[in-house]
Amino acid sequence: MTSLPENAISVRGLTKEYRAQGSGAAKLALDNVDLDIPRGSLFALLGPNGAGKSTFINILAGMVVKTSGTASIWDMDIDREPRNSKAAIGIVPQELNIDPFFTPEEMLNVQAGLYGVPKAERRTEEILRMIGLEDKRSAYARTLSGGMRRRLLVGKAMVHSPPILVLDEPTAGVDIELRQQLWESVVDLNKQGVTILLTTHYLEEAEELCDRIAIINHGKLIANEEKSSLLRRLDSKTLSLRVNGTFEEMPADLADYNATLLEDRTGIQVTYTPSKTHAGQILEAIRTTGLEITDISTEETDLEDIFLQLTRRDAA
Ligand SMILES: Nc1ncnc2c1ncn2[C@@H]1O[C@H](COP(=O)(O)OP(=O)(O)OP(=O)(O)O)[C@@H](O)[C@H]1O
Repeated sequence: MTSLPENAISVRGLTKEYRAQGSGAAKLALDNVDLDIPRGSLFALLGPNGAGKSTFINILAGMVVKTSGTASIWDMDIDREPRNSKAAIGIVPQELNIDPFFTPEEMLNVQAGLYGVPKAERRTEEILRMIGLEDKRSAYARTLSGGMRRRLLVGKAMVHSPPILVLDEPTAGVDIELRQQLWESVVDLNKQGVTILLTTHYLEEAEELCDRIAIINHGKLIANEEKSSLLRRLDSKTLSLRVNGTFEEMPADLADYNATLLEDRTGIQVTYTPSKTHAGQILEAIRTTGLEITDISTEETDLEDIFLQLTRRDAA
C-alpha cells in the first residue's frame, strides 16, 4: 500500500490558450497557474465569469487539452497516467444533463457500469441514501426537482468512490433551501475524507463552505490561502452608530477618520483600520459632543471586499 499523497491535485505552470477561431482572437484562459489542493481540504476556486475555472477543471477531466505545464491528480500525472488519474476524480458538471427517462437507481447503476465497477462492489444504496434520494429511486428523472437532479449528479460522480470530488458551479440556479441541502451533503463527504474542489462565483458559497480559497482572474491565480487568513487580509471595519439627537456637524475628532453623517444626522458611519484605531477612540469622540449613543453595529470585512480589492489591483 503506497502512502497517501499530500496534495489531491497539483498543477505547475498550467497554461491554456484557446486558438483563434474565425474572426475571434486567441484566448489565454489559464496563464501559468501553480496550485496545490491539499488532500482532505474543502477548496474553493473562486473567480468571475470567464476567469478560467471551467478550463482548469476540464483539463483535469481530460476534456480540454492544456497548452503547457503539468497537472497531477492523486500523485498521477495526467499525461503519463491518463486513465488512473481520471479515475481519482468524480466530476459534477455545470449543466443538469440527466436522461429524463432513467430513474436515479438505474442511472447510478449505468454510471457504475461505465466505470467498470463490479456489481458486488456497487454502492448504489449507500449513494441514494447519501444524496437523500432513497424514496425517489424509481422515479423518472424528469419528475425530479432541480435540487434533486443536482444531488443525483453528485451521486453519479461518486459511483467509483473517487477520493476527490469536483463540483463546477454546483449551486447555479438552485434555490436557497436546496443549496443548503447540497452544501450539507458536500460537507458530509468531506468529513468522510473526500477532498472537495468547487468552483464558484458565489462568494457566499466559498465563504460558508470552504476552508481554503484560491482566486482566479483572467486566467491568473491572484490568491491562494486559508479562508481565515484571506479574510484577515483586509484590515478594515465599519462602525455604525446612532445617537439620541442630531449632529450639528461632524465631531471634530472624527474628521481624521473616514466618517460620514447619516442623511437624517442622527447617526454616523465610520470605516476604520482596526490595527491602527480602536473602536473606543471613535466612541470617545462621539461622547465629547454630549450626545448619547443609542445603537451601535459593526461590519466585518467579507470575502466580497477582498475579492473586489484583489481583482481591482489585478486590473490595475
Ligand atoms: N472552447 C473555447 N474556445 C475559445 N475560448 C474559450 C473556450 N472555452 C472557454 N473559452 C474562453 O476562455 C475563458 C475562460 O473560460 P472558462 O469557461 O474557463 O471560465 P469560467 O471561469 O469557468 O467562467 P464561467 O463561470 O462563466 O464558466 C473565457 O474568456 C472563455 O470565453
